[in-house]
Amino acid sequence: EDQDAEVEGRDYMAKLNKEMALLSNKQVKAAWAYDSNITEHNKELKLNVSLETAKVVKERWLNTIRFPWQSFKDEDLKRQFKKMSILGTAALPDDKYEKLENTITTMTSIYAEAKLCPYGDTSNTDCQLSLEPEISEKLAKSRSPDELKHYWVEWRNSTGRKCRNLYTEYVTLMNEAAKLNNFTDAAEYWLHDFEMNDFEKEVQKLWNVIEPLYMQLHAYVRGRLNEKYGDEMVPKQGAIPAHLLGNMWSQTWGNIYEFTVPFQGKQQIDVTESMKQQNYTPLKMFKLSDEFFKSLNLSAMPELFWNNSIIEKPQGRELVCHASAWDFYDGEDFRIKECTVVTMEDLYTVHHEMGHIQYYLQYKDQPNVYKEGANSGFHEAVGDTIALSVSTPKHMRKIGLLDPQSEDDPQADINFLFLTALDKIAFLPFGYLMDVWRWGVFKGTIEPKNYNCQWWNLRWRYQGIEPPVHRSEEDFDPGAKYHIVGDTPYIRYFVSFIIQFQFHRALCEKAGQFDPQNPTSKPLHQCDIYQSTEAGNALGAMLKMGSSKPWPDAMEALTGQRKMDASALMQYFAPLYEWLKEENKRTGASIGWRTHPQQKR
Ligand SMILES: C=C(C[SeH])C(=O)N1CCC[C@H]1C(=O)O
Ligand SMILES: [Zn+2]
Repeated sequence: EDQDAEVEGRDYMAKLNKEMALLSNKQVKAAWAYDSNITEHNKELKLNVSLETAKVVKERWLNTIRFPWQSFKDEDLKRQFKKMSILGTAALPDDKYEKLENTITTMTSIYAEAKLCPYGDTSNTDCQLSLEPEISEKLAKSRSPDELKHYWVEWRNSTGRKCRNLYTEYVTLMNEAAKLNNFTDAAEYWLHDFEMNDFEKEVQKLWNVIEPLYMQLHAYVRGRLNEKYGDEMVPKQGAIPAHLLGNMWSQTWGNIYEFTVPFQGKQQIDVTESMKQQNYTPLKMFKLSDEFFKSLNLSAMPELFWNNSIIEKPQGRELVCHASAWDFYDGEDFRIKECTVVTMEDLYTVHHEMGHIQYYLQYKDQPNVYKEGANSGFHEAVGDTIALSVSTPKHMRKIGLLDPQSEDDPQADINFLFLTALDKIAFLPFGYLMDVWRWGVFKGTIEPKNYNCQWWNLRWRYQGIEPPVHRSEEDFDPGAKYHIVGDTPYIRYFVSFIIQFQFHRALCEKAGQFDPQNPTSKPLHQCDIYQSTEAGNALGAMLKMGSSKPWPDAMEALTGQRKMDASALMQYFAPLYEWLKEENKRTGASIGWRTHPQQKR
């Protein structure tokens, strides 16, 4: 009768996929309504739909697990049942599920609605500054350590500090849900996405490959910060004060390029000014990205995308400004919500989000259960991979954002690699430690009484940064980062920042812009796959798979490799790595930071 069970199982799974698509559509619509307009009414609606959906999903799940799917012959049907047999947080009893949903929504709205008073304004009357765009712009542009410290500290007082107790409750409920899904804890539940039992070891090995390059970049940047801000503010051998790196979380350092650039007086490669001079608008930025995807013979954005997306911050209402891409699971409705500003940084974020939408479009005909990335890192890597081509000076000249200029200027080349490293290399320790901290919290090795101290130990150990003021357990600095309060895993970005270079290398090869037999003949960092249908078709074929196969199969389809491999990233940055080692030797810069973080007074 197993034969009959499999025949029945096939019908059952086909129906279940259709039902889950409708449930997801309903849930995503309610979540979109709330995230794009935070009101009590929309919060209630979102919560009710969530509760209702969870009930139905749990009922279906009880039927799903009754099938003897482990003994099915059809591998694909088995894979669909395997995925569907994990219920997720809906496994919680109704009251606890509601508590968990409420806790996450409350933390997210504290973050989204946080407003700060301007620096130097002691009257504290008009404290209307939001993270996007005002505060992010201060962190990017201010060169006053005091002003930077004000926004850095106040942001943490207005977000993380207010979420500390909510977070502890969130952790308890997440672990309960994980156990109800037969996972040891929520860390194991999150890691299940990568379908490999040595995933944590793998990412640690990848970090070990990259770390020497990061240490050289850190030493060089610290030297330049020391020149600008002096020994007192930036000790030559210490950790870097977190507020001086151009970003609220010190996760990317591109905004301090202007005074850390290796060779002054070269052609400007930060195209923000050109974008403003050429009257770029958010819409033009999105159209530019759409045009690149179409040049690869990939899908154009459908009409509905342009009608339903929110690409500029709407006035007169509260909303979650953190950029996001949405699949409504009906094969037609795909949206981006982004409070876009006209900067080079946001031009890359636009490509990042458009990469998510392109993935949705490519796998829209898969069964609902497969409408996700091969793993979550793949989903984060699509847009960034395209942006690696867009960001080249060669491409920026093609689209008129840079003036025509000779290509072969080795010093300009180092400048470009350095700018890219400020985003891609600087990011890696942050992308790694975010979930090292959370895995510890879920596993219980990081306890609530040490949340903040352990956070800063990791920030110090991996990033070599330290807080500008003393921190205590009254603070909860992880909660100042969207993904922590928003229940969004983060190792996906670390994975993305490694595999996007593997994707880039494979696509450049297909575009005839890279020769693995002679890697320096056409340097990987100068490759631009624009208008290459060979590259586009290969990328599209991999994206169409969704999560229908284990991710090594998708990786192999595009790159010929079955593993994550940092060699592509190291190949891309090789010229910069050599330059940094020489430069740091020339200046006598010490590599690394002192063994004990000096506690700020
Ligand atoms: C742009 C998004 C939405 Se998926 C994002 O959260 N990113 C993109 C890169 C890293 C991470 C962050 O902002 O922290
Ligand atoms: Zn993303």
